[in-house]
Amino acid sequence: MALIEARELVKDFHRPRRRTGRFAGLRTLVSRERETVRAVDGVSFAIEPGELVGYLGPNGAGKSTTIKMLTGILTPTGGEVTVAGVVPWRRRQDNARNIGVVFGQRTQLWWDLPLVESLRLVGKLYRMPRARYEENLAKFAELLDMRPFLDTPVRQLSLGQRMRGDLAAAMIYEPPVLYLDEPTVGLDVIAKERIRKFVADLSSTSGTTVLLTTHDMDDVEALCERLILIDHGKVLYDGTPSALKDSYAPHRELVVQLASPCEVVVSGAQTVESRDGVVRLSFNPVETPAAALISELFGSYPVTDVSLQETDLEDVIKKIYAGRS
Ligand SMILES: Nc1ncnc2c1ncn2[C@@H]1O[C@H](COP(=O)(O)OP(=O)(O)OP(=O)(O)O)[C@@H](O)[C@H]1O
Repeated sequence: MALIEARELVKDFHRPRRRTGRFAGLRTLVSRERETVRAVDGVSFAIEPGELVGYLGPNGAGKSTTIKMLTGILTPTGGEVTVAGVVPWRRRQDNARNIGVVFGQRTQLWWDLPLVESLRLVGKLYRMPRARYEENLAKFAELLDMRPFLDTPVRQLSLGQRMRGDLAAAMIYEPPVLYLDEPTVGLDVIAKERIRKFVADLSSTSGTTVLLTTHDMDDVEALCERLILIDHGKVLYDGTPSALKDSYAPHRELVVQLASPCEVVVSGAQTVESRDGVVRLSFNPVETPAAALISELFGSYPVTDVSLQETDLEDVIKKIYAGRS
């Protein structure tokens, strides 16, 4: 059995029907009419131990709702979920031992306590043996460079410091599964890099299974070997980033620098742009191998340089969302 399994998962929310026109806000507030929003609509996936999976989708796609069902905070309307063999909302305490959770938008630490006290409370809550707790605290303090602010109250930490504290709190009791919901939102470039490195190390050294939701494609490029894309509560894609690029954007671009401007015509490639001796060619590498194209160019034109453009994952994903909205 996979470590995390969702089968035909559904979640409906009921909320007051929104009114329009004069006093719309007030009329919505007092209205007894309800409408149903299907936030998650038949989602299925199976995640094996040690996988690092990006769970992506536009705003309102149903990502956080799925994560909340995996953590046991929400009960599904339909379908099934097991995490390490446990049905999360039926056995919330057992499930909590198996998972670490970090929500980028809010902290799970005690606001008024020094960070180290918050971590100690987490250790106690999970009944960690003292020696093991001390060992892990020392390891995380080192890896996340937390020593300078371990004694600072959480409310005085910067966002980047707090996120590191949150990650330590989520992992100090060594759960096999980590859910990360927008872990780098609002952080500067250095802080983002530090979080990504920590997550990558955790995955490679401890074999932690990670499910990551993010709108930051650099997080995805740096970390995810598998992507699950959802929109309107349904899975659109489940596979590797490179297979996603190949199926949704099969064409690659070659940028050719010429010694003097001229028209370039080669078989198996179309000119996208030609300006000041720089020509951008589009081609399908399955039909026309890049090596054949480059050798024909060098044989026929005064080429001084060529470079192959990587397909941008963000562009591919934008295209997929745009095609559905
Ligand atoms: N408690 C709730 N009550 C009513 N509707 C809700 C509730 N929580 C979420 N929704 C609705 O469910 C849908 C999915 O929301 P969800 O927060 O899961 O999306 P998301 O993919 O995490 O979005 P984002 O990227 O903006 O965080 C949205 O239409 C949202 O308005």
